[in-house]
Amino acid sequence: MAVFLSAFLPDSDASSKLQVVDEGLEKAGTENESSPYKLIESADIKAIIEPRKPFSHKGTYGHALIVAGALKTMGAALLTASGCLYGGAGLTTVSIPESGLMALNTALPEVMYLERSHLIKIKSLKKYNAIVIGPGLGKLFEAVCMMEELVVLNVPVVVDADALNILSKRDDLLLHLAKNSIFTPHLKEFDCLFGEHKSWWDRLQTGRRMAKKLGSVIVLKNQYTFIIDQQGDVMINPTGNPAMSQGGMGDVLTGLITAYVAQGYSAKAAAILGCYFHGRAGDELALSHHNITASQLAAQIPVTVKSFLK
Ligand SMILES: NC(=O)C1=CN([C@@H]2O[C@H](COP(=O)(O)OP(=O)(O)OC[C@H]3O[C@@H](n4cnc5c(N)ncnc54)[C@H](O)[C@@H]3O)[C@@H](O)[C@H]2O)[C@@H](O)CC1
Ligand SMILES: Nc1ncnc2c1ncn2[C@@H]1O[C@H](COP(=O)(O)OP(=O)(O)O)[C@@H](O)[C@H]1O
Repeated sequence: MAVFLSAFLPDSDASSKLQVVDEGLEKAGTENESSPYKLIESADIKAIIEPRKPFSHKGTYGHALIVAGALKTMGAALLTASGCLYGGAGLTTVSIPESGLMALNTALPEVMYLERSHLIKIKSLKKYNAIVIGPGLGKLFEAVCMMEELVVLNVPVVVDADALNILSKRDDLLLHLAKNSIFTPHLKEFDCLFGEHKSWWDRLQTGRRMAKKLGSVIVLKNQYTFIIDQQGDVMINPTGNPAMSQGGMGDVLTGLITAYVAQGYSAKAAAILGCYFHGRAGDELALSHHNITASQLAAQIPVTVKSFLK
């Protein structure tokens, strides 16, 4: 029986009711022509994820840099770091305001620290395999300068939260960000970045157009998260549930996606794996928890991936 796009949207309109969704990323559509809308299945994840390798070491799994946090939203940086850590990055470094250093060393002793002033030493940033900017960063002058530095660095980055809001006012930065970056907006951040939308159908059409134009992946978060690739195809994530609707959950997702980029997955594969395991960890916890905190979810990720691979 055909599945239609409207089943994955909180609103519905004539267009989404008619749009068929392919089940699985590789299958042809119902009328021999594949649909741009595809529902991710567990077999797709099995085809993408790689096991931890024999004789591997921390250098095998990449070094991630997280540029996040401000005085009152340091937790967002720590949650992003925990998503990255539990997602299996070999090394994780955070660049937070110095006032967060004690909290970092107490909560996540595995994670290293980079002074904010070092972010302007562009050459030293080349050693990182993945860079993320935004969670809890604020929109003040310093945050804008850091975004500018990363555009000059010209490497793909993961962009979330306040960094998205900064880009919404700076087309010059948005259009010059390296291709194969990953944007992770929720509905409000998406509309702030690309303009107000009356329906989810319209929002998806803008997402497809902008992902192609920017040559990057857009992760539009919702109950069913849409991963829009550089060709404008839309992958629908089936995992996740309302027990996950608590602050900081998106920060953990951002860290998890960054961990997969650090491990060498493409932007599209990292986004798919990140969304799938983030939601699946939430689904496993929801079997015994009415609601789930972001920290709890982060710690569940390696358990979920292990049981999935069995
Ligand atoms: N512990 C921490 O330090 C935390 C810091 N955070 C950071 O704080 C900054 C600001 O976060 P705010 O929560 O104030 O602002 P946001 O821009 O994240 O959210 C603004 C509003 O949008 C609404 N919204 C979000 N997703 C929606 C959806 N799918 N459908 C409809 N409405 C939706 C929310 O209810 C919220 O009122 C961000 O940088 C964020 O990363 C948050 O991540 C929460 C935790
Ligand atoms: N009802 C839900 N069903 C599935 N996933 C959800 C649900 N509520 C929240 N999530 C997930 O939690 C995350 C919330 O992200 P976001 O709004 O950016 O949170 P925050 O800014 O607080 O970190 C997204 O990945 C979203 O898909």
